[in-house]
Amino acid sequence: MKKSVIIGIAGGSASGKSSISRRLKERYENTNSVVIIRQDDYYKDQKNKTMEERVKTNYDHPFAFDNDLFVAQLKQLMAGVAIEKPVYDFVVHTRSEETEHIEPSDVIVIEGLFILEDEQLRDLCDIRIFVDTDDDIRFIRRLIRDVKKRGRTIDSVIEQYTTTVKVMHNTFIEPSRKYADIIIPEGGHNQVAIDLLTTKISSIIQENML
Ligand SMILES: Nc1ncnc2c1ncn2[C@@H]1O[C@H](COP(=O)(O)OP(=O)(O)O)[C@@H](O)[C@H]1O
Ligand SMILES: O=c1ccn([C@@H]2O[C@H](COP(=O)(O)O)[C@@H](O)[C@H]2O)c(=O)[nH]1
Repeated sequence: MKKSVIIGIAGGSASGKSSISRRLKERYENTNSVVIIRQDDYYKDQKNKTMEERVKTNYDHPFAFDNDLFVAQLKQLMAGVAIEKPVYDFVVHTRSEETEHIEPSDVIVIEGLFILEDEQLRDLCDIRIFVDTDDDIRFIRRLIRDVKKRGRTIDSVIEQYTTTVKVMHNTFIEPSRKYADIIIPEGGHNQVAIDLLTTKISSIIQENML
């Protein structure tokens, strides 16, 4: 295998980063050519904190992540070495006991809030994407998702959004949009964007086979 190509997908919470990444991966389901790595899995471990303390953490500040581990593991994959990726559990706000074994692949899609904000991560990306979805749409999507899938109450989602998520988004995430090569409006169901990216990924895989 030649050099892995890294596609970085950034954007605000609930903008549609994970949905786009999933749709890309689906096209290559039965191959080992494309792997997705979520920055969310590199949230710092909080096992030593109580649940009460964990709820108070600002999860929308860059310091909430162990980006050194993220970068180190990406470099390992690029050097052709498999990794044991941490797995984050949103319901209990900490790393789970399990890890996920990831093999090197032609295309590594990395997705997360700070992929373009963090200089080290940004520099590792060959293609930089920002998913641009209006704040009100993101809030509605997050409310539904966090209640259904992340064990939250409506009140807690509103409280977290108004105290940290919104201001951190405006401070760190929105400004990182300027580093993008491509901006995808509306997130997960943008079929044209998904088709264009799929064409690009297929050509990378074919080149690697030559
Ligand atoms: N274009 C879209 N239209 C409607 N719902 C969407 C769209 N894109 C994503 N969603 C939904 O919004 C929620 C957040 O999307 P997700 O991909 O998890 O965002 P992110 O990874 O950026 O936080 C999910 O429940 C997803 O199904
Ligand atoms: O323990 C945690 C960790 C993160 N969050 C929130 O999740 C989002 C990031 O996930 P997206 O899939 O990009 O929305 C972030 O905005 C944090 O506020 C959390 O609530 N608890």
